[in-house]
Amino acid sequence: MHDNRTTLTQFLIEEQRHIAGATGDFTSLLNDIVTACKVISSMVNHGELMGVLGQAGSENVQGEDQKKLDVISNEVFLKTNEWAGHLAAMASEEMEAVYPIPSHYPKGKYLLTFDPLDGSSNIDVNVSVGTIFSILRCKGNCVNPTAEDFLQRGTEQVCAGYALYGPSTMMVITTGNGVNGFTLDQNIGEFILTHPRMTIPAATREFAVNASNMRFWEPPVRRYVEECLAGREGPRGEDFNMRWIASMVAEVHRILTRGGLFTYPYDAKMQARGLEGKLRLMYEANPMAFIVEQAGGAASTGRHRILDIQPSSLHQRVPVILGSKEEVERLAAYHAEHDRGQAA
Ligand SMILES: O=P(O)(O)OC[C@H]1O[C@](O)(COP(=O)(O)O)[C@@H](O)[C@@H]1O
Ligand SMILES: [Mg+2]
Ligand SMILES: [Mg+2]
Repeated sequence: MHDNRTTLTQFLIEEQRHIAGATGDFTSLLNDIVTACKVISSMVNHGELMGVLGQAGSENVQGEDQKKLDVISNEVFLKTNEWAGHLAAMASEEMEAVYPIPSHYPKGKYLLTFDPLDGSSNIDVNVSVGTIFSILRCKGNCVNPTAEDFLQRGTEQVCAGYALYGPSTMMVITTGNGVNGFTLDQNIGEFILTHPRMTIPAATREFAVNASNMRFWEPPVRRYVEECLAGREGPRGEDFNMRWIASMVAEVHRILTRGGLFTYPYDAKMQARGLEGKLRLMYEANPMAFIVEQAGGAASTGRHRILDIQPSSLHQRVPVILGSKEEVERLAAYHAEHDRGQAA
């Protein structure tokens, strides 16, 4: 049993006490998000016992096959967060258009974006999956918000977090004041603060990338990975370890726990499809970049800081490199060196 029994609810109320003029709306919104994640966690835990595994037989806006749990988790998130009057609208990886709060509910001043089930290709093989979310302030028309209202830089996020449905269920959040991790105590149904002030070591000898795409990568990414793979005998003079879970939530959580670099880089396959990356800026890259930076790490496309990108569309995709600062900076420097060479 963990000695520290601060619940997530207590933690949020304590944080609220330090914000002059706070109304409690934000705390209440986060409580609803936490409830949604508990519901999804329960379904993930029960798996086939609840009949929730397998394909839904539909495609999402990204052209990806939807799993039943993608669809159900999306619905859980909408229903749990629409009623309380804290939100002006929501946007999800699984829905083409913005979801307005139904007219019979009061409207609020926040916008919520989410990836209801991240890593869903792992669900049928019982490997960790998660939920990623981000909260923005509604600055424009909060009665009928449009996609435009969501197109705010990552630096504007009020809060970002993820739930990890792994051997234990965890919730990791930042409100711009460090990163804290909570573990779900299934016996009492509460998240307990177990990982206060999570920080990412600056240096690492572990990287995560889908190496099956190697032949499509740009030269700087290929160079970085080849140098890592060359190990002690190569230019890095050290042996590196490689991981690929194919659930970004699980990869980011490993990095928050013991450091490392994660990348889903731009490649020739994406170029051929007219895409700028694989991962979604609003639902995956921005929330994770906020968390990683708050934990002392860095997050870049290779050419720009992720949090500085001005989004151009709701479902925009970007290349992602995140994790231990020194490694992210090294890979970004390789991009700069390559681009200078191209320009010369
Ligand atoms: O199957 P690939 O190409 O290795 O891609 C895996 C990546 O795609 C994602 O699964 C995308 O998330 P979704 O399951 O929400 O679509 C990331 O979590 C992961 O890093
Ligand atoms: Mg995802
Ligand atoms: Mg998803």
